[in-house]
Amino acid sequence: MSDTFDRLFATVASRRGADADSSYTASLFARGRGRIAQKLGEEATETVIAAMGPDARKIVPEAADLIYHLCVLLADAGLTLDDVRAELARREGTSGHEEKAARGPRPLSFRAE
Ligand SMILES: N=c1c2ncn([C@@H]3O[C@H](COP(=O)(O)OP(=O)(O)OP(=O)(O)O)[C@@H](O)[C@H]3O)c2ncn1[C@@H]1O[C@H](COP(=O)(O)O)[C@@H](O)[C@H]1O
Repeated sequence: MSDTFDRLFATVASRRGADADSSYTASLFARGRGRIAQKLGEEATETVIAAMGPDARKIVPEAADLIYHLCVLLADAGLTLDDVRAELARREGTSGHEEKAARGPRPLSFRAE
């Protein structure tokens, strides 16, 4: 049995080329990658705002919006959740500190601080 994420992704991917009037997902695909990416950014910002508030439960619906829009972006780019799974599996067991150290020094212009 597939989980909620797989079912969501399958539904999203199936909306490519569907009628934009009857499907919000299809209307996003029709508006193109830039608009999809912009929506993802908006949902990320709303998640951050919820994270800074006093009620942690308010993060949940924002996280759901974020994941839905991320699925739309992946599907629009011809990618799948399996691509993300494979990347996460590749990273499994590697500490973020180790990975960062293995990258070596980066040019000054890429540094955040
Ligand atoms: N999980 C979601 C989901 N999460 C959020 N949204 C929609 O995302 C939109 C984001 O809301 P906003 O207020 O930010 O944007 P808006 O002003 O409504 O729209 P914009 O004009 O800004 O794009 C809302 O219309 C939400 O309903 C979703 N729409 C669809 N799904 C899933 O996708 C499936 C297919 O949906 P349709 O493609 O609409 O049939 C559904 O059955 C759900 O499982």
